Amino acid sequence: QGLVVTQLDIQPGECIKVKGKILSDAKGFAVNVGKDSSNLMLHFNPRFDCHGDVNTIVCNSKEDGAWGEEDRKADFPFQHGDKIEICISFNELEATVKLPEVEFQFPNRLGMEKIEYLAVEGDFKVKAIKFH
Ligand SMILES: C=CCO[C@@H]1O[C@H](CO)[C@@H](O[C@@H]2O[C@H](CO)[C@H](O)[C@H](OCc3cn(Cc4cccc(/C=C/CN=C(N)N)c4)nn3)[C@H]2O)[C@H](O)[C@H]1NC(C)=O
Repeated sequence: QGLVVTQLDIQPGECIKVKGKILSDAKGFAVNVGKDSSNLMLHFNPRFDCHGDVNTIVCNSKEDGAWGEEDRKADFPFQHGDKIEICISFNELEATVKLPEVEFQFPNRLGMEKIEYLAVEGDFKVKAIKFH
């Protein structure tokens, strides 16, 4: 089990910065934000090599424990061993994941009005978390 933060109260326009290092033999990692582990606004899941996906970011939502429709992104701006900072923000329409060179959007399917939950899982070592 990776890092889990609950009782957050992140409002639209605010951002969660997760800084850390991708393991050198990473198969995949995930950053989840939402209400709790069963209700996710965004499951942001870069896959180096897992579930049959190679170098693919899979995004999804989860409502009452049920996964939604997957959204596979075209870009894969990650490499094994990278030190990265991911900045997650949202509004009533969509969640945004900002990286230095590129950003990804994912629809706010559940219409969440705040983020209370953050979890980082898999082959990623969290160094710091900042809330702006
Ligand atoms: C083609 C067959 C049917 O279609 C597949 O059906 C699978 C099951 O539904 C989906 O997969 C599921 O997709 C979900 C999103 O939609 C979640 O990602 C879920 O994972 C949840 C989960 C998270 N976590 C923690 C975690 C997260 C990241 C890395 C690790 C560990 C790293 C391992 N490191 C090693 N070993 N060194 C651990 N555990 N489970 C995944 O199982 C596939 O996408 C889907 N593929 C396609 C093309 O459609």
